[in-house]
Amino acid sequence: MGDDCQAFVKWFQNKGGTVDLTSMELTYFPASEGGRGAVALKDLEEGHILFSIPREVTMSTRTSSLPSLFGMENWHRFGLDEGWSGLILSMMWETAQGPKSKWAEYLHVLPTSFDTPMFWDDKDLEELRGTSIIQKLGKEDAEKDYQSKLKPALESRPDLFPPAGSETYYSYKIYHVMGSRILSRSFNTEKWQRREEGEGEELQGDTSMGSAMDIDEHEVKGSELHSQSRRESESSDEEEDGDDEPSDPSDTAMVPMADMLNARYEHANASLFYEENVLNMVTTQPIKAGDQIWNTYSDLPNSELLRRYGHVDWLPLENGEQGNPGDVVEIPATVVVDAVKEIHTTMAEDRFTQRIDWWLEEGGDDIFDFGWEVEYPEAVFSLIRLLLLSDSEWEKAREKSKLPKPKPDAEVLTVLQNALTRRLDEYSTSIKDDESLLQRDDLRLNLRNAVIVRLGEKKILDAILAKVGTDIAAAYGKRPKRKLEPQSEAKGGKKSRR
Ligand SMILES: C[S@@+](CC[C@H](N)C(=O)[O-])C[C@H]1O[C@@H](n2cnc3c(N)ncnc32)[C@H](O)[C@@H]1O
Repeated sequence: MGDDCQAFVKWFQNKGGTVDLTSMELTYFPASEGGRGAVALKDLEEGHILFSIPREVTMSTRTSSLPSLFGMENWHRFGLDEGWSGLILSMMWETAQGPKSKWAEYLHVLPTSFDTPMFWDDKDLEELRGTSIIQKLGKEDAEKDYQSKLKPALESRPDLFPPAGSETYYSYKIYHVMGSRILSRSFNTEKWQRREEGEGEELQGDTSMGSAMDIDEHEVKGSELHSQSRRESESSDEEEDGDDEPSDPSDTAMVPMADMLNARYEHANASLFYEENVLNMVTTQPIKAGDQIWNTYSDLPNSELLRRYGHVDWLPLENGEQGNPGDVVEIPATVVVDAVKEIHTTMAEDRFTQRIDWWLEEGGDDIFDFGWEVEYPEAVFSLIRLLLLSDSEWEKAREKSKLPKPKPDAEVLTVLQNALTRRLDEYSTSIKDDESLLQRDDLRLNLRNAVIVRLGEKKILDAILAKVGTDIAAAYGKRPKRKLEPQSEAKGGKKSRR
């Protein structure tokens, strides 16, 4: 354990945290395994409590004294109770307090630089062309937030935020550092309330929690906390991710020690659970001495891992290749509409607007995810069929408030094929280009990560396109009289796999 880590562990214990140092320690793994993380020092059973964090040691707008010093009325007036700006300002202010801050030693071990695309230059960002990362970066929202909320709040209280420290503690650059710390390390503690009798399923702890608590002979009151990647508190993130309900921003908390654990796809062997006043990191399966203790970031696709955490998973896949088994390619509904327009050039524009509006009103998806399992998301077929309905069929569907059944006939599949091809065309390199780039020993980290993200997506698209090709041939085979039928394929058409 390095000196920094030692000081941090000591601080953690002084603040009332407990850590089983006979079972685990903080150490340094190779960068590909997450860098700093936690290692098991002996064989551990499932259900072992590795460390416990008192609620007051977590850092949030609930536990920092800044909001009350600033005054709750003003806190609301400056919009600091929305999104992450309040927590960012609290973290800035706590840092400016130096050793006087309750979290000084914790803040000291937090990263100050990140490999996330938010910090990439335009040349590196160009390498992400085709992926959905660029639209999700939220650079403009961040700038707006800083200018419209943080700056006026800072200027309103020179007693709390002395202008002499503005560059060191309160600059736009520091705003990004704090935002990125939250993005990659915070937990959503929204369910971190005492569980009342009769509360719904939602708050049930999972079976591993039960066993953890049984072992410690505590009354089971625990529930698994959302992992870092399940945070839902940042307004811009919510909008991007389409998360259903905005949660209370003060639920977003930095959780010292818990945020020292790395993650890898389906490797989680420990999880954070809560009791009334403490959060416990509990092993969820046996861990061998010397193995890394992994938390979960929800097994995200590489595009999201890179955007939020600055790394990618590069693991053996079931099909013998390498990548992230959780990868997905997003096909926006707009690409599907463009595909229909290209094939049916005579269709009037307003037909699309009306039908898409209705589709969304009825709760239809605006993005369709395709993954390595190479399955069609059925809703995409409903949407395509809706766009292809004749005017009278459309009127009937609307009257009955009934979306078309997701039936993939040849015409529907042909539209999907066009949409997937359009999506594939958005990348500026081919699969072959990317594969040969990855052979290079001198590939910079950002470029390597960008190549891995786009390669995974393109391979999924390629696999889906192969399936669509087969299914179109089979569909034409079944219905030889359709207008779009190529005779040769119709004769030799294979049976649909669906
Ligand atoms: C919650 S922190 C984990 C602790 C972190 N390694 C540290 O030193 O503080 C999340 C960050 O750890 C790194 N990380 C976690 N899992 C990783 C992995 N499988 N590969 C590479 N980096 C990883 C990423 O930089 C990520 O943003």
